[in-house]
Amino acid sequence: MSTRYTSLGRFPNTRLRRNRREAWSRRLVAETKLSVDDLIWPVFVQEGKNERTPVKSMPGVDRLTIDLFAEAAKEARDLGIPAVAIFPETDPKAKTPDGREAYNPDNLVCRAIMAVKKAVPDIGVVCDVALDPFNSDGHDGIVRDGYVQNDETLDALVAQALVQTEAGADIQAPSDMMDGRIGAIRKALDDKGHIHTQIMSYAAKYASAFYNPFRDAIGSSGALKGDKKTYQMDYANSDEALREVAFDIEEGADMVMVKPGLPYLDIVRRVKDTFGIPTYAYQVSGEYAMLRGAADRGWLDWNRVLIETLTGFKRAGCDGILTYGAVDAARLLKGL
Ligand SMILES: NCc1[nH]cc(CCC(=O)O)c1CC(=O)O
Ligand SMILES: [Mg+2]
Repeated sequence: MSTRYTSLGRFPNTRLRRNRREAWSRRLVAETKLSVDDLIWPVFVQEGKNERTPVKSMPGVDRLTIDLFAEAAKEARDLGIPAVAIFPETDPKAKTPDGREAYNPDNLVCRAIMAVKKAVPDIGVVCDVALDPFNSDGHDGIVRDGYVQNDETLDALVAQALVQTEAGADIQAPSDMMDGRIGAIRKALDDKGHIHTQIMSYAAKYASAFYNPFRDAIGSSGALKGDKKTYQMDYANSDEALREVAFDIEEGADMVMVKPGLPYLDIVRRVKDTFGIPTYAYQVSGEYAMLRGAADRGWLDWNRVLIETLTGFKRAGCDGILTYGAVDAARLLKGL
């Protein structure tokens, strides 16, 4: 809005509180509408049958075996949630320095994709592309000489994206922050005829302390040596995020993501205003833990902070949000 318009009002002729006085009027002037169509639900999966394991640092979130995941996806679909995102807890014995379990076509992720696509064909399935759940170093790429190797990692990521696509995943979501991975994955998918597979790039992903509960959930915290600052972005930077997004769009990204969410809404706004591409943010594990932890102590009202934060994401320019609160939010939005 230009200052020309903001300076039009004069008290007492203009009273901004007039429009806020009644509930119907507040609805009428609301600029942003959060809907169940805006939600992507990240789910942790584990080996076994008919079992769920609470994630300690994320109260209310359980890791699910594939059978329970398929049932949960059905409920999510029935609530109108458009897509789920799968994150595996890999058996530590299957973790190697090269993370080759990532492109084993029979790995936990691929079996989860097949199960959910069979049980609920009409829900979108998003899969991370990154080596950290499979790599004995807990890093998103291959570590050699104490450095996460970029170009060597690309081959592994391409192989991973291919097995996940062949298992039936709809959206590949590279979260590794290697340079050039979007182009490499797009080309490999196209070469194999997977021209309809979408790519949601974690384009501006910051090296953040808010990912710790996630690393507990997938069992990579113990493995991780050092930090991810040589590939994930420095949270001091914003112009750099626009370069990251620009490159990913040129390389073929269909959608881009900013991550984490709440402390990075300024980045979301710049990305959306600059590129106008479908733009998402991830309300990450630490953001969830912060809100749920406080709510469980009676310090915050979970339902209200959930809807308020998700609406804030939309107001900042998000077309959708990945949130562990997706099911709760969907129920609230449907008045259930
Ligand atoms: N590449 C792995 C990955 N994909 C999504 C998250 C974080 C999600 C969350 O914290 O909820 C991470 C963690 C990391 O980069 O260390
Ligand atoms: Mg990049």
